[in-house]
Amino acid sequence: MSWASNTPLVRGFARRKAAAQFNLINGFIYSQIIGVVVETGLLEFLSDGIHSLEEVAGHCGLSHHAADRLLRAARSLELVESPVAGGWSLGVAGAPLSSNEGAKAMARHRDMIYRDITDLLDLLRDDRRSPTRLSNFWSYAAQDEAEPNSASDYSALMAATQPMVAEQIVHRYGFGRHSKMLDIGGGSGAFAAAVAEVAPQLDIGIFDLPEVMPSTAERLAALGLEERITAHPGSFITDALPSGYDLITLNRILHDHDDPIVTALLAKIQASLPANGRLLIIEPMAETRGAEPMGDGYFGLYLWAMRSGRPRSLKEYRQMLKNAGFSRSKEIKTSQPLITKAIVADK
Ligand SMILES: C[S@@+](CC[C@H](N)C(=O)[O-])C[C@H]1O[C@@H](n2cnc3c(N)ncnc32)[C@H](O)[C@@H]1O
Repeated sequence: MSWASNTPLVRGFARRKAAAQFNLINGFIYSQIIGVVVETGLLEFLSDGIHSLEEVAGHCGLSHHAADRLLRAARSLELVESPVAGGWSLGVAGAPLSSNEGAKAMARHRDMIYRDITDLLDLLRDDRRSPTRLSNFWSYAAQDEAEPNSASDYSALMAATQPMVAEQIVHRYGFGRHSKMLDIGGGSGAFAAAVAEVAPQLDIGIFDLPEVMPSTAERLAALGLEERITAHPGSFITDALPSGYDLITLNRILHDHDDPIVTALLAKIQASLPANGRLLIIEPMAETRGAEPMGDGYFGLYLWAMRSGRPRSLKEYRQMLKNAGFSRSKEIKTSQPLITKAIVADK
């Protein structure tokens, strides 16, 4: 270390490396700061201009002393700034976050994984045997909860975060080349609605669990799409898939499930597609260059805590598609592979 800090050419590099490492070590505190800033609605509060410490304290329900501590912490992450003495406004990192509903939903949701991994070693030693907050939240995951969570909670989280995934793919794949698309595990229809907008001729169906259907009906009605999009209740594990769809999409579905379920689902889809049919897989994947921690770090531990599924690499999926009988597959490049990658496979 002393050699590096005394050599001008490598000094800057060594400093950046050290700072990145300390940021990782302390990251759990930073995510809590972001979480509180989001939970208190501070970003929205500051979005109309400069506010005093008293106003921020009143908005957040904190003492002046505590609000001052929170603001200084948030300033260190550039979430807020103090352009004039005693006045606070949005910072360069806070401004885009204030209008990013998907990122804010993830910041709120962090609380659940945060609690589940408080003792990560214990969670690993448990080997996915005991119920967790996440396996209760995702009621289809482990299916051994005494009182599983209502599907409408996870459907709301999915609807809030789906737009940032959909925008990665709706203009990158030619949905208009198909006549009927079935979105398996389509939830309340956020992805189906985004595709409906870019491919007005496409007939669209959503296949999801019966308990999700009230959320689906509500959202489709709110968007005026209840005539355009057909909802099919069912389980892809136990039921047959609706036929006649020449494009099937799996958006953030496969990583939630263990290999036997994924292998069976891919084979079922392959059998149900017509001769010119295609499958489009859309999800964040492991071993994505530049986003490795998001794959095996974030999703690896998230899905471990959820007690179902694992992140897979593009290469693994292509091999699984081949094993399921798909004739060929290729990657569709997205602009933010960290958010999602995509693979299309021909029957
Ligand atoms: C992680 S969410 C993704 C939702 C949506 N595709 C998105 O990306 O916003 C997984 C979805 O798969 C559905 N799902 C889970 N198990 C299923 C099953 N056995 N049959 C049908 N759908 C299922 C869930 O109800 C949920 O809507």
